[in-house]
Parts: sequence; structure tokens; C-alpha cells
Amino acid sequence: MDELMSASKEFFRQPLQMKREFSNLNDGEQFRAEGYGNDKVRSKDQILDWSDWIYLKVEPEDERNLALRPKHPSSFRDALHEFAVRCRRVKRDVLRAMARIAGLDDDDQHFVDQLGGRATVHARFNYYPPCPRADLVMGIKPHSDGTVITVLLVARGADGLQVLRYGVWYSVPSSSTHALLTNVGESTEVMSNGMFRSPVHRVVNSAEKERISLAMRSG
Ligand SMILES: O=C(O)CCC(=O)C(=O)O
Ligand SMILES: [Fe+2]
Repeated sequence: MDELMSASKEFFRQPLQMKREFSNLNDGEQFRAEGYGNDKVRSKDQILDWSDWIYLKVEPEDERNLALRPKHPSSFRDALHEFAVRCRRVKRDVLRAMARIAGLDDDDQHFVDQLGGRATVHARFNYYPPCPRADLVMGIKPHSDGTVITVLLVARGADGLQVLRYGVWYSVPSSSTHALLTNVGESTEVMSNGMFRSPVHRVVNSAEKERISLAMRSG
């Protein structure tokens, strides 16, 4: 986790020109989901999130687009691969535990099977620079993940993530070590008939501190 967090920090700290090599704008114009950048610009009045990200398909492995995968720092690709492999286990264990909570003791593979053998996993590395007018923007707007499950790796000491519950925003405390947080996605909410809820969350920027996170979005 250390290696992956420092590799992504190093990537984001490069000059824009270097990062643009992996841009999510094909030929500088056509938006595509994968690559480095920000949201698709749909109108002149759109308020963009105060963050940069790299979005990469990680699984199935044979669908990885290596051309969009940062080459610098050189540890980036291997660290991501290693983390993706470890995440599979975390995801499987959490989904099994959820099946048991749902009373499916004799079928604890239920949610794992719903994902299927060629389930997609996308890695979204998020970088939130400090913002002098943090009261005017969002690091990431309120949303819930459309996934089966998201495994979020949060860099040590990074705060700003908030979760909405009954109309109140609660801050997720930062940790003195890198932290793993699993987040139920909308597909699981549907599959479980609402037993597991997909929380609405957002990131608020800080005027002084940056934030780095990596969301491994499955399904
Ligand atoms: O930075 C974070 O912790 C949140 C990221 C997030 O919600 C996402 O990528 O879907
Ligand atoms: Fe999210």
C-alpha cells in the first residue's frame, strides 16, 4: 500500500505535460472513461470537481489498456497489479460475510457468484490538491458508487471523505496508517433488496492539505 500510495503521489506531482500523455481526452478532444483527467465537460457552466484522477480498467486482466498506464514512476504498474490481486481476496471475504449476514449460510458465495468470472474492476486514483476557496467547490460531488462493491484505499492522514446519513453529513475520520474502507455499491443494494445500502458520499477539499485515495470499483 505504501508503494502504491507513493507511486500515485509521484505521478500526480509531475508537470501537467507529462500526465497529459495518459489523458482521458483522445486527440485532446474526445472524452473516454479511461486515462488521466477530470470529468467530461458537458456545458460551459459545469462546475468541475477540485480533483484529478486516473481511471484504469484492471480486470479482466486481458482487457487492460497498458498504453494508458503511467510508466513513471516505474513502480506504478507492478504496485497496482499487486494491489489488485490482494483486493480480490478482500472483496471475496467481505461479499461472503455479507451473504452470511443476509442469512445465506449455505450459499455464502451468492454475491461473489453474482459478479461472475469476468467481472470488471476499475481503479480510480484520486488526487485532491489543497484549495484556497474550499467553500466554493467539492473534491468529488455527492454520489453513490454504481458498483457491486468498492474497496477504497485512503492515504494516511487524509481526511475530507463524508458520508450522508438521514440528511446529515458525517466525516470519516482519517487514520495514522493507510486505511482500507469497503463501500457497498448500488448493484448490491438492488441484489439484496435494500438490505445493504449504497451510501451517498462526497469529498470536501481542505485549504491546506492534499488528499490521495484509490477506489477499486468492482462490478
Ligand atoms: O477519495 C475518496 O475517498 C472518495 C473517492 C470516491 O468516492 C470514488 O472514487 O468513487
Ligand atoms: Fe465514490
